[in-house]
Amino acid sequence: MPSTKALVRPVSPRLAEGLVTHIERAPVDHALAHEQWGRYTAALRENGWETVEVAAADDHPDGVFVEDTVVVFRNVALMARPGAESRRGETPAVEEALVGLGCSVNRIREPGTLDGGDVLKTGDTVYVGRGGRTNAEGVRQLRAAFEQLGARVVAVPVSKVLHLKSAVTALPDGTVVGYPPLVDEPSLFGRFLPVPEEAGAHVVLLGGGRLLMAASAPKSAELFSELGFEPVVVDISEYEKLEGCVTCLSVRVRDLHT
Ligand SMILES: NC(=O)NCCC[C@H](N)C(=O)O
Repeated sequence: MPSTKALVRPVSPRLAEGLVTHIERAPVDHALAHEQWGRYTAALRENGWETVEVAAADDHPDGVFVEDTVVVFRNVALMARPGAESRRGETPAVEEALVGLGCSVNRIREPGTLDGGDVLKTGDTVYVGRGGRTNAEGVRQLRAAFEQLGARVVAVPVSKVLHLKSAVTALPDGTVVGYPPLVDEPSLFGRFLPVPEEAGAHVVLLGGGRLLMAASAPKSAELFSELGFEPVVVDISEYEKLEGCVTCLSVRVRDLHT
């Protein structure tokens, strides 16, 4: 049976110190952040995912953004080498959790850098963003790791936002969705659907037509409903203050067969 496990990582007491790059720092309400994480993980479970908690990383303010630490393709976990040095210590516990789930491990090595948030998979296509956190050597290493597994790796420039997946994600039918002012080169994606809000570009595929989305994108949710999808909405305001989005709070492991 295909696995439907989702790695998540508890919120660090130092969350408010998380990195901000493209936006102004705003005060984070820790209690609310905690509550929102609880609702986010509950939404995953209510939609058929078994959440697996990675050991807490209290000294890593950004540890909750677990997506950035790894890219899983088929049964291979390619451990990231985060572009921000302060985040590099987040990876070992994630690796341990993925080995526990039966993944084989590969790694991005120095001088490569790569954040999981820069990698968008849809079918066998793997888009990788070359931007502030992922360098050309990281792209090259990802290509070498995944092309041999049958992936078609497409590199795209990212200059306006933190990560590729801050700019675009993909619907279940493979259509790439993005908020045009933040997308460098929409023509690189086969089918591109513009959405009216920044957070409308962020969807997590829950299964069937269900899309996990942030409450800050009501018009995009309506657009997706009109197209026959089913938005499942969670408020992640405290994570958005740290440039996080719905994708970054979990790693969905879909392709493992157990
Ligand atoms: N994949 C993601 O969108 N990750 C968000 C990471 C936010 C964190 N404050 C960072 O700057 O690394």
